[in-house]
Amino acid sequence: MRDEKIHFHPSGPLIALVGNPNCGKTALFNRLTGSFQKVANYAGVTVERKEGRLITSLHIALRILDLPGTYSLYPRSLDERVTCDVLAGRAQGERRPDLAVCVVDATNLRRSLRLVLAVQRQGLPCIVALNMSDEARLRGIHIDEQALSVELGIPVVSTVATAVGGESALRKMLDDPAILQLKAGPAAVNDTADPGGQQTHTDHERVQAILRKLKLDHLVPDLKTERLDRFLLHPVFGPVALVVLLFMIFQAMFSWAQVPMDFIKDMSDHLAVLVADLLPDNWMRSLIVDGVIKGAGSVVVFLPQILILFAFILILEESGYLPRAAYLLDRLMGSVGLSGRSFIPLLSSFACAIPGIIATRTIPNQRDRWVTMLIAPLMTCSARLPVYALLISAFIPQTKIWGLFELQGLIIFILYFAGILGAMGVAWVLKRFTASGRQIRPLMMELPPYRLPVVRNILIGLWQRTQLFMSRVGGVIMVLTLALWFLASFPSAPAGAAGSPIEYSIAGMIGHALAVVLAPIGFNWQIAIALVPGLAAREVAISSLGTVYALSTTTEVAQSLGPLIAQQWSLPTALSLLAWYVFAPQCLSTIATIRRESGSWQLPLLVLVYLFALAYLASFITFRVATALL
Ligand SMILES: Nc1nc2c(ncn2[C@@H]2O[C@H](COP(=O)(O)OP(=O)(O)OP(=O)(O)O)[C@@H](O)[C@H]2O)c(=O)[nH]1
Ligand SMILES: [Mg+2]
Repeated sequence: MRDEKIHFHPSGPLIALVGNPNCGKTALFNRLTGSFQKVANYAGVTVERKEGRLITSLHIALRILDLPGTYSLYPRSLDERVTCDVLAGRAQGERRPDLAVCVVDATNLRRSLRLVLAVQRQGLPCIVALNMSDEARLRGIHIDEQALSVELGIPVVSTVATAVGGESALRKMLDDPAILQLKAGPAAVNDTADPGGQQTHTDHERVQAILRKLKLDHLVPDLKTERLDRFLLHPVFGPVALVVLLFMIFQAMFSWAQVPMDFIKDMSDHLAVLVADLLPDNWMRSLIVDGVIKGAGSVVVFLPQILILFAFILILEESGYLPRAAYLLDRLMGSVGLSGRSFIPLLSSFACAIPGIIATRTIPNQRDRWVTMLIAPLMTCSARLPVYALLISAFIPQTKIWGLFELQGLIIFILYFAGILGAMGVAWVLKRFTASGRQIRPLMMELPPYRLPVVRNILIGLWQRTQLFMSRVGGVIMVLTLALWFLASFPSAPAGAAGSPIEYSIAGMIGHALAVVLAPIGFNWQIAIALVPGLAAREVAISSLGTVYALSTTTEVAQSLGPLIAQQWSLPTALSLLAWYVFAPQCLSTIATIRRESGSWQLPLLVLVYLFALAYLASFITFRVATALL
């Protein structure tokens, strides 16, 4: 997945949204600027600064900056440093903000106000947006805005970033040009050199005094969340619930997706027949039918499964369950030398390793961050799904076990599990090699309240996924598939040649050469051809197989890829290819991202080498064992 571009508007007053993690800065940013940045119910979603524009009623263009959340101005991780640098005017290519909007979680004033005091000491003009005021009201927390404003000496407004118009009070305040003339308090000298010292103590005292004045110094428990956690974080029921939940997701991916998948397949088959009838029988027809329609169709068919997986991931993200899963798995992760901090980056990697690798910026410990980057590509990203689904539906019968579980869903669960197990194994080996890996680092992670997912956010998330997927199909997948079609079609077979023409083409020759190396793991030359473009993006292997088989079969009848490979491959070959896909580094963008995030070539090269070695080994064992047993 590509990272969203930063829109850059060079002129206009600069306003920064600052606050603790998960207080609703991005939700507020999206409302103010009409953007669609990622919002989710856990700390550490935003890891980079993002810019948007707000036009006031007087037609002044304000530049709004969304920043990563931070607990203090003493940064401990890379994402927190981004925020601290922006506030201090040290960020590269960015001037100091003209105004800081301190976004405050109204249900947790005690912690939020400490950051407000620290921002004020930076010598920046500030205002406070009391966000989540709806939740505060529901929990019986009544905050007197006026009194808080007097205590802090800066303007205070209430907002509800999740409600339409919930940002209007803040918008109105920003509409007033006078807000940009606000005077800042005096900047403290050398404030950032005082982690945990005298200043922190003074701030704590001051926050206590303010809360006492506002009659908010008693803790208001979140009963609903506590009740749910008693079950979901229970030492026995908790892990059981987690496994059941994950298992159900994979079951749903297979049973719900069938109808829309059949529909897409029918449509693309019809289109292929229609276009084939319309065009004269020449290379152009082959390019359009075999290259474009069959190539793209064979990948698009997996969109429903990808969307079902994402719907579940988005719901889990919005509900606040994810950090709980991290908590449940913390002990397990500790046993392989990782902290629960690595959980969310690794979990994001199930969508795509790239945002997962970027999310490692929230991990303060450098060693843990590198290990997480090393193993992130082993998490089964959504691009593997088409490959898994194709092979599984071709080779695994659609039966139920004990009349309950779909066998196909069970196999995909096992494949995901194999990736996780591989990652844990690698982390465990790395723990042996590094002394700091053997230290126990306690998990300090906030558990947010449970929230009902906002349907609109889920729909936007799914729409963005669809766009991304289709642009991949139309972009990199199409280009590589067409390139493969050319390589697989030329030079054409000599007159009177036996065998299919593709065997005489450049791709055929490359495939035959590679097949020598790949024969011990059960791959034939057709698979060898498809793996090469599949190195750039995994799904391309599917469209490439589609093209290769469309060009190598002599039958006129359009046959879909699944039944075709079921006829031509043995079951051990299919299983070996599945094992290959669990481990092999089949994505150039991931390698490029590891290079960028680690700042060196060492880590990406290590990833390439160890993943290839692991994939070859896994496929070899799978193929040999399956051949012996089946
Ligand atoms: N009820 C309620 N929920 C809110 C409000 N504002 C945000 N949320 C929810 O709070 C969660 C966090 O929102 P984000 O906008 O991602 O928070 P953030 O401050 O950007 O978080 P980081 O990027 O991790 O620092 C999401 O689940 C939002 O839907 C609000 O005013 N009321
Ligand atoms: Mg955010």
